[in-house]
Amino acid sequence: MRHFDLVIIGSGSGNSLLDERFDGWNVAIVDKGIGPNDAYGGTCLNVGCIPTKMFVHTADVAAGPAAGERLGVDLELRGVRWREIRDRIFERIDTISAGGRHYRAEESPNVTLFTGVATFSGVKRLTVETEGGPETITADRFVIAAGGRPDLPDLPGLLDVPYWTSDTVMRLDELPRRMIIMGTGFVGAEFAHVFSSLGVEVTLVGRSGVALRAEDADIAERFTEIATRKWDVRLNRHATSVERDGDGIVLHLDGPDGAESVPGDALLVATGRRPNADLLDAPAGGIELTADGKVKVDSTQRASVEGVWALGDVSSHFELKHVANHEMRVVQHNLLHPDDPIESDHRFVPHAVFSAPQIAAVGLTEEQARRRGIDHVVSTQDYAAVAYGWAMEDTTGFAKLLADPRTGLILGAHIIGPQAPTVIQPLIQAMHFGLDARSMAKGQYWIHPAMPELVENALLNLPLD
Ligand SMILES: Cc1cc2nc3c(=O)[nH]c(=O)nc-3n(C[C@H](O)[C@H](O)[C@H](O)COP(=O)(O)OP(=O)(O)OC[C@H]3O[C@@H](n4cnc5c(N)ncnc54)[C@H](O)[C@@H]3O)c2cc1C
Ligand SMILES: NC(=O)c1ccc[n+]([C@@H]2O[C@H](COP(=O)([O-])OP(=O)(O)OC[C@H]3O[C@@H](n4cnc5c(N)ncnc54)[C@H](O)[C@@H]3O)[C@@H](O)[C@H]2O)c1
Repeated sequence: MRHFDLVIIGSGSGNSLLDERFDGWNVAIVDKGIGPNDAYGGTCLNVGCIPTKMFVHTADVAAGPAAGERLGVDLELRGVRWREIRDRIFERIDTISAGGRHYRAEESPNVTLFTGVATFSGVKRLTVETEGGPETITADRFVIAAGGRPDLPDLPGLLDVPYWTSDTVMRLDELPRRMIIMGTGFVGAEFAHVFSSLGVEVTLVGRSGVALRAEDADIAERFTEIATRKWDVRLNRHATSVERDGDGIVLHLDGPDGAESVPGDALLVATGRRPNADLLDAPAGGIELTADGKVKVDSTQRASVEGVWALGDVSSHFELKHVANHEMRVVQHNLLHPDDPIESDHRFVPHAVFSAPQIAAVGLTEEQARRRGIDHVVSTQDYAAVAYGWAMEDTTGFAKLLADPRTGLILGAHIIGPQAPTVIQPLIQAMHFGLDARSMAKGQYWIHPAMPELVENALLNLPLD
């Protein structure tokens, strides 16, 4: 049984933890691989943020004719070379992933890479099912960075039909004519944009009355209106079963008008993710879980067993790469400076949905502020009323801000429209550094006529003294 100074489970954000300060440590990284090719490097690189955004950008370009039309520019989408798109994206990603694995396996003298599913077989004791058989290892310290995986709904017939998840759908051999997407969250909204822009007829199925229901209600409602114009959006639906129909499938739904059936050529299941703590059998390692099955950590990312830390999707409320990276840096510090631990900062976690339109948000929604009894004022600003919004002929985008009426500090920011994930960044900065709305609006130049004038005007619209 080999003993290490540190064992890291997971090659996503966990892989980034090791820098030159750990050169003197005897470290093991354990990873089972991810996606259809058991790739190294975790979700974001292989089946998450990075490939999806490469497809999203391609989809944005393919959506050019619709954008051109309202500007008086007639464009035509002559074709989509799906396999070339797919191979361009994955040749790049697979090369990076293989390079990462090679670096850890061959070029990191103090690191031993174990490939296989790891399961706790005791406190600070792990058994890895490697190709050569089970190997049991122990360590003084463990970092659990095992992420999560797509969660499948309990839908009769699902396991008897071909279905796709975010782990597999980007490697389709052919674009289907019709795709049914179950789930109207991040993954559903982004893939609906990708596939519909590339010519697939998309049906989006959701349980509640709006898509992206976790967003501020005004944003979710606007997104739903726009989505309904482009896709066959079926909300307030409960999926009752799915079955094969020739080469395709039929999804049976129950909705406000009773039972209905949706035919499709491919089914993408995008109904959320579950943490991988169960694969690890974390309780066998004495590690406490939360009610939703995540590894329970304190504000310094420490798990319930001394010397065990966790970060990212396996333990975090936020399933976002920038949060996993932040928590990784906190764990890194706390491993190196156990007597001077630091805490994760989860006060102002932003997110973006790279659909069409794009959405970005940080802080409180109006509903949260109301529910929590937090005194607030609200302002909105349409893209259509700022110069760059005119240039784009945008008619649907807007920014919505919430601020504290006494201090002018920003409590929440929500943007739907072109470049939203970029345009929101100064608001994230203001919240982090305690800049009030008036000082922010009036104390600096705003480049004219750039899109951030949307933010300037939204700030000026806040009813503050
Ligand atoms: C389709 C999609 C798009 C996304 N887009 C974005 C985005 O645009 N922006 C954003 O911020 N976030 C995005 N995310 C979320 C982001 O990818 C995750 O938050 C992030 O990758 C989590 O990193 P992690 O290090 O916690 O886990 P992961 O990167 O998932 O790493 C965990 C690793 O542990 C391995 N593992 C798990 N269990 C075991 C075991 N028992 N034994 C051995 N190895 C194991 C896994 O195989 C995996 O390699 C997206 C996610 C998806 C699914
Ligand atoms: N741009 C980004 O940052 C990005 C992109 C993709 C994913 N992610 C991360 O990955 C996580 C997972 O994304 P996701 O879209 O899978 O999850 P999600 O939680 O965002 O959305 C899942 C949706 O599926 C619905 N649902 C659940 N069961 C269902 C059922 N049986 N039938 C119909 N609908 C059902 C849920 O109500 C929810 O609306 C996100 O929460 C996010 O943190 C981030």
